[in-house]
Formats: sequence, structure tokens, C-alpha cells
Amino acid sequence: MNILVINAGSSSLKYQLYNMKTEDVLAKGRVERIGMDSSILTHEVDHQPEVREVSEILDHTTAIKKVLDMLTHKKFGVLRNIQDIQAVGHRVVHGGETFSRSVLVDQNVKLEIRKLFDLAPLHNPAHMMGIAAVEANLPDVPQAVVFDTAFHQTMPPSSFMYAIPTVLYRKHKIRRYGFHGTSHDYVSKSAAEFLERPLEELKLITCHIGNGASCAAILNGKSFDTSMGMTPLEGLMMGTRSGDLDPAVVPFTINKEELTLNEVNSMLNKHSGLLAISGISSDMREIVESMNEGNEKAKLAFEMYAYRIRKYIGAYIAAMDGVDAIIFTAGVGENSDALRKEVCKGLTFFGVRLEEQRNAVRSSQPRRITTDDSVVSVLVVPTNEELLIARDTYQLVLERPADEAESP
Ligand SMILES: Nc1ncnc2c1ncn2[C@@H]1O[C@H](COP(=O)(O)OP(=O)(O)O)[C@@H](O)[C@H]1O
Ligand SMILES: CC(=O)OP(=O)(O)O
Ligand SMILES: [Mg+2]
Repeated sequence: MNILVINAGSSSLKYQLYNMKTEDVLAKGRVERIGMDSSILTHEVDHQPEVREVSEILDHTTAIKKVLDMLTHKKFGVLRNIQDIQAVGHRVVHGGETFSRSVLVDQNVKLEIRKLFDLAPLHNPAHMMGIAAVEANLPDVPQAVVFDTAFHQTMPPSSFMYAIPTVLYRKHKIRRYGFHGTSHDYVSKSAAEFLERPLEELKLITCHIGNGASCAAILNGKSFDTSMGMTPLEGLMMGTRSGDLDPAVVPFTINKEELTLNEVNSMLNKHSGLLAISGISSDMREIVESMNEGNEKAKLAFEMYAYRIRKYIGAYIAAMDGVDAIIFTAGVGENSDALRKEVCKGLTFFGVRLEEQRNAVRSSQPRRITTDDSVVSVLVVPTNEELLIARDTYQLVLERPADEAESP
């Protein structure tokens, strides 16, 4: 079975085509600048150079059409025709309290995702456009949705409630949801396999440090707490997001700077984090480079970023009354040995002993970066959100009742 995995954003759409028999990625790519004057489609087939096509792609339906054209292209394609795609899996950022697992798309699921637009105004409407675009282009193909929030639905109320009037939870479902669940789920399972121990017996702290970043405390295989909140703004300092701050900063800034709520929201989401403190970039590679050249602002940004991760690790050790392993994953977590070293240097009290040479190794495999006698293991485990989406989609399609399978 071939499964197309889609991560639709408001102006972009990333895709990967899987052959589920082998779990090989047959092709992958992205469409950027949807709805703008010159959109770019970048397409990559295993070991082949990238194909870039610039044209006008006004909406998601056209974007999907272009992707399907590329997948069946005479020269760059990998499929004979689009009927060779048997299912589509979508990443959906917010599933609220409605979804604690992945589901097949039907009218009711679409309605529920729509109800959650308020909780994720930047993400969920874009995902719905992706679902509608697939319906328009592949009307007979079953679709599944895999939620970033689902894995965290096991958190107890003491982790997910905010200490504000409970009427706000009852009326508007204001609470911590947490995100990157697909990744926290995937790497915690991978880590247990690597450690050759049952996941149900482990206390793990997973640090998904990419463009967006979050930590999770995973107790006996279940999410117990996580740093992102009602939206992906809370918690760690990120590329362009502030992470935790005193909520009083918001009204104060609005008054002093005569800004609107929308402007402050945009400031906290798009103009804060590494970018704001360094004044250089939101990209950790550039921060480390500038820091090594002696740039003090880059150094401060780097130190703040690492310090926040270390504080969350400390908090989650207390939350779980111990930890067996700490896991780094995603773009920064997998690739920046400098960041991992900075985080771990404050964890010696807990028995973390980093092994510098192991930390410097580059590999796409899970690996240990602490000494053999370190009380707590620190691992680098590459994440693969798309593969988990493909696996969930595959499972759901296989489990479909026969009558539904005939007429999706
Ligand atoms: N070698 C590296 N060293 C440090 N940071 C890196 C390196 N490679 C990638 N990154 C960081 O990874 C980030 C992207 O992470 P990723 O998990 O791909 O994010 P997302 O999926 O949210 O776009 C980039 O912003 C970049 O800062
Ligand atoms: C939820 C979230 O922050 O996602 P991303 O890391 O893709 O921005
Ligand atoms: Mg990501």
C-alpha cells in the first residue's frame, strides 16, 4: 500500500509518499508560498537531485494537484497513476479533548476539527484546506488525521489545568494540551527499544528541539506533563517564539507601546525567541557560528535557550520522582552537540555524565551520548513524525469495516 503523508500549513504543504510494505519513502517534497505570486514546488526522489518548479499556485487544491502531477511525472515521478495512492494521512496540530488517537476522516471528524479552529487559528484551518484539497483531487481515497495533541491526552488534571477560574475550562476548554505528541510518542518507543527495556517501566524526558520546541515527561509510556500549553507558544524558548513569560507582560506592553492584541500575539510568536535575543537569526546553526566568532548577543541567546531546557528537565525529574533517560530529538536536538553539552553541563547532580566524543558523533541512528557508568542515560534519537502518521493511517485503513472499504 502507498500512503501519502501531508503536513499542510497556511502557505505551505509538505509531503512524503511511503511504500508501507517496506516503509521506504518513495518521494518527498514541499510546496511553498501558496497563494503568493511565485510558488515553489521542491520534489525529491530517493537519491535523485531535487526538482524545483516555480509557478503560480493559488490555493491548496492546486497545490495537491501539482504534487500529484509530480508524483506521476514521466521523468521525476514514482507512480504510474494517482490510483496507486491508496490512502492519505494528515498531520493535524490541534485535536483538543475530542481526539486522543488518530481517526479516519468523515463528516463528523471534519466538523470537530472545525470546532477547534479557535484553539489553533494558525494551524487547523490550513489542515482542513489540505483535507479538502485531497477530497477534490482524490475523491475515493480514505484519509486519516493524526493529532499533535493526542499523545498528551493522558496527562492528569494536575498537569493540564491552569490555575485560573475553572469556568474558563468548562466554557472554553482553556487548559494545557501539549504538542509534538507524534514525535514524543515515536522517540520514547524508539528509546525503550534502544535501551532494551519495557517502555511501561521507564521514566523518560523527551526534548523535541526544532523550530518549535517542547519537553515531555513520559511516565510508564504515557505523557505525564509537557511544556507547550493551550497553544504551541508556552514553555521553552524557540526560534521565534518567546516560550514562558509573565502573562502581565502582555497588557503592560499593549499599554506602553500602544500595540494591539494581534500585534503582541505576532511579536510573541514570530519576533521573539532566538531571533529577538540574538538580533541575528532564528536558526541555531547561525547562532552557534556567531557565538563562536565572539558575538555576545548570540551567546546570551544560546545560553537562555539551553538554560530553559535544563530547567524543564529538572522540573520533570521532580515530577516523576526520577528519570532513566533523557532524549534529544528534532532539528536542533539531533544536530547540535554544542546545545546538548550546554544543557547537560548543569545536570551532573542527577548523575548525568556526558561523553564528549560520543556527543560529537553524527549519525541517523539512535545513540547514547553519556558514559557507560552515567546514572542517567542521555540519548539522541532521530524523530520521524511522517512515518508514524503513515503507520497510523495504514493501521486505520486495514481496520476499516469491509462495507466502508468498498465505498469510502
Ligand atoms: N547542524 C545543526 N546545528 C544546529 N541546529 C540545526 C542543525 N541542523 C538543523 N538545525 C536546526 O533545526 C531547526 C529545524 O528543526 P526541525 O525539527 O526540522 O523544525 P520544523 O520541523 O519545526 O521545521 C532549524 O531551525 C535549525 O536551527
Ligand atoms: C506545534 C508546533 O510547534 O509545530 P512546529 O514545531 O512544526 O512549529
Ligand atoms: Mg517540526
